[in-house]
Amino acid sequence: MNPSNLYFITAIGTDSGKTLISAIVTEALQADYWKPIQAGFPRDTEKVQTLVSNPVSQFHNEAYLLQHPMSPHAAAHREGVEIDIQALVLPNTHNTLIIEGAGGVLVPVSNQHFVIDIARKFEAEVILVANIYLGSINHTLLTINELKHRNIPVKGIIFNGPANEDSEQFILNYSQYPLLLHVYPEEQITPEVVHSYAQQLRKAFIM
Ligand SMILES: Nc1ncnc2c1ncn2[C@@H]1O[C@H](COP(=O)(O)OP(=O)(O)OP(=O)(O)O)[C@@H](O)[C@H]1O
Ligand SMILES: C[C@H](N)[C@H](N)CCCCCC(=O)O
Ligand SMILES: [Mg+2]
Repeated sequence: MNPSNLYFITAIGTDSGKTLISAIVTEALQADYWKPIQAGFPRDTEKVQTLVSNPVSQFHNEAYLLQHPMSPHAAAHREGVEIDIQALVLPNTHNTLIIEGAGGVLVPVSNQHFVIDIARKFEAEVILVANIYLGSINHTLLTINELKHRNIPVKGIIFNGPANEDSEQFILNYSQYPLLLHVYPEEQITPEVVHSYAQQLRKAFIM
């Protein structure tokens, strides 16, 4: 049984808001969620589960659950684990599946593969989380160049951070990727906040 649609959530780095935005996309599409490679605790899957309120979404177990909060290739090495992207199998679901990466696109999972190779293997469409800070244009364009170089299909960009018209316009013009949503700095991250953004995002998917 294969998922009906596959979206891969990646970002320009770690701590970018991928888990928050995975929860928003999961809620918007009443999709299932999967974090194939988790390095360190708490588990992103637990965070997403607490933030998603629809009755349909299922949350699938990680393929690799590593203890060390570091690059997956390093955590795996320390724990005597060999991460094999080729051996990864999609969770058993007919539903749309949201797959969350780890860190940015060129995070190594082994000496042979990077996180972005997971999106390529499953032919998932990427949703790129682009933070807004001084220096993020460079980080975002480096990520965009890598996605284009690898011919990875991109559904669109979700900005995460304060409004910055200059950065946003340059990035959208350069990439020609659609803008799906802008998530602003929130005092608190709650299921209600997630649901509100999810309702906005649904419009972008319906259009
Ligand atoms: N727009 C926002 N407003 C408030 N807090 C945010 C926002 N975006 C992210 N955060 C917070 O920043 C922290 C890092 O976000 P998150 O865990 O989603 O990053 P990540 O990209 O999933 O990291 P990883 O690469 O480890 O998976 C979390 O505490 C999250 O709640
Ligand atoms: C441990 C952390 N929360 C992420 N899951 C993994 C981030 C790896 C970053 C590697 C790097 O770019 O230096
Ligand atoms: Mg995360």
